[in-house]
Amino acid sequence: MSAGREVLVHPGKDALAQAAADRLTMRLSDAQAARGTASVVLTGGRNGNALLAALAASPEARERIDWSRLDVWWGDERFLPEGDPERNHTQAHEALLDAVPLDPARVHAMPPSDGRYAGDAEAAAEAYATELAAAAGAETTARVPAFDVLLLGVGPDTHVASLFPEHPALRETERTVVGVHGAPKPPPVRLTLTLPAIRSAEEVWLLAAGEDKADAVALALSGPGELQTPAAAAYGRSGTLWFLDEAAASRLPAEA
Ligand SMILES: O=C(O)[C@H](O)[C@@H](O)[C@H](O)[C@H](O)COP(=O)(O)O
Repeated sequence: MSAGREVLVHPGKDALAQAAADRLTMRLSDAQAARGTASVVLTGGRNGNALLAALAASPEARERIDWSRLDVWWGDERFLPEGDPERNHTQAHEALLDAVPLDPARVHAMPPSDGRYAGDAEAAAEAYATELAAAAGAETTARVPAFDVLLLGVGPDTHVASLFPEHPALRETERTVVGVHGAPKPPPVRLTLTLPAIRSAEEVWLLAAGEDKADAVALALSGPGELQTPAAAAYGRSGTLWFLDEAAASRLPAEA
């Protein structure tokens, strides 16, 4: 189930981040030229942050993207206090968001674990689902806005966002955002978009670099069961792009 799947292999993780940043610059500026606005869903993790840092360092990205008309969402969040250095939100701000002239009203952070939803991941997830539905607009039955590009780092166990193999969040068919408990990657409590929300994106881009991802990538691209292999269950409406480095691509099946 992968409409328009492309697998793009780059020499190393820096080249991967640069190529993804260049393509994202084009994709977002084209969307803005066509519609006036664009939207991107960010991921946590090293490769997602490296992509953001590459965008921050790119004169072309700085110039071509109209940052004030870009909607920024998150695919998942580590349920930690506001400003915690391990929050995906904090890391994205450090890598890029503080350096570009975004409209704060268009930057949609997932709630932190303190403040309004103190310790209640379910309430926080519901609040984010409500924010997504509001952005989708009253004139549509869609429960999330039209994401142009949704980014996902791929974990060594094939997790994407905070959807871990065999976890109940993977079976969710109704809600667009859920709380996750007992995640194998710290911290144990997280918030995540569900598969229906991820699959509503126009394009899903998966990022994986390093030898420790080679088995996960090979498995995900060889048609496995989706409950065991979340990365294989993440695809976009019109395109699914895998950005790999040579090490992560080293065990790919010949036909991938
Ligand atoms: O909050 C997180 O940790 C993530 O969103 C997670 O899904 C991440 O993207 C992958 O674990 C890949 O992370 P790396 O790129 O660091 O390997």
